[in-house]
Amino acid sequence: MSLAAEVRDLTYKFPHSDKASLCNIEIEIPWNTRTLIIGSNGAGKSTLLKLLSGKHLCLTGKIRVNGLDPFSPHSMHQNEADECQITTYLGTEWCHMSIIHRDIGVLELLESIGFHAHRERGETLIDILDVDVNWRMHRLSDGQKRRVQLTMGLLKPWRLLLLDEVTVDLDVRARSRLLSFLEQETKARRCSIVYATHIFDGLAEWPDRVVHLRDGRIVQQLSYAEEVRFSREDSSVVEHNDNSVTIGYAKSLHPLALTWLSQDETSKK
Ligand SMILES: Nc1ncnc2c1ncn2[C@@H]1O[C@H](COP(=O)(O)OP(=O)(O)OP(=O)(O)O)[C@@H](O)[C@H]1O
Repeated sequence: MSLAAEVRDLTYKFPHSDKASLCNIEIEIPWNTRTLIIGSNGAGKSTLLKLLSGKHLCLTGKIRVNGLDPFSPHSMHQNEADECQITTYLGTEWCHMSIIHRDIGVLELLESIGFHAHRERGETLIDILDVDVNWRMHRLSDGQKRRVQLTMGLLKPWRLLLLDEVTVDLDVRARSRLLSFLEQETKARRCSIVYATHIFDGLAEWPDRVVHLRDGRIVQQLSYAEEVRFSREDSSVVEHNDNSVTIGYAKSLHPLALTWLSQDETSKK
């Protein structure tokens, strides 16, 4: 199977809505890739990720994930011979679920979703995300809750990971370590990631494809290997006639924040 996901001529309208939220979407997600979706509020990023995850039924066009229709019951269960989940969708709404605000321990939560069966991955994630298994959920900050969500959500290996703005409240250090972990995953085993975000700090080197979504339509897709170059000359973006882009340097506080937070960690030891 050559593609992690494939979308053909997809147009999607929410029930009772007059306007389509996605129009004529064509996209191919090869295996071992990291795709970044860029678009303004309301552009259709979440809708696309949710369709790929099988959360909405789509009656027009074709969607395949790992060769299967994500809405079909076969896609919900992992293949017995394959210990990976087909898709994992992680979005911001998790933090509004009632269980998260209860007086429940993190270890108890992790064990309830099969921590013992994925102990090695779980321990790596706990370490990367700096999670304390003795935390009680109702006493955590939003960022700490997010770390628990990610530990739980990433515990089982997936084939296609759909990240919907889920790293916004992580501090820069946790986000940077998580992005490195995810990059390694896509290099080490047959899986791919589609990530929608408005925060681009620390992401310049991370994706290998970027997709620009505007008003429900894909207006541009760039492959890093062939169509993206970085320039140290100035800070402008130059779009060339052959569809390639040269991106100038960006002034960013990200390296300073990363250095300070790493120093904070060292001073704790
Ligand atoms: N449940 C719904 N019912 C009707 N329309 C919806 C629904 N959810 C989203 N939409 C509409 O679909 C369009 C795309 O929304 P979507 O949430 O996919 O955007 P987005 O790119 O993820 O935006 P943001 O960056 O704000 O998260 C918007 O016009 C939105 O109003």
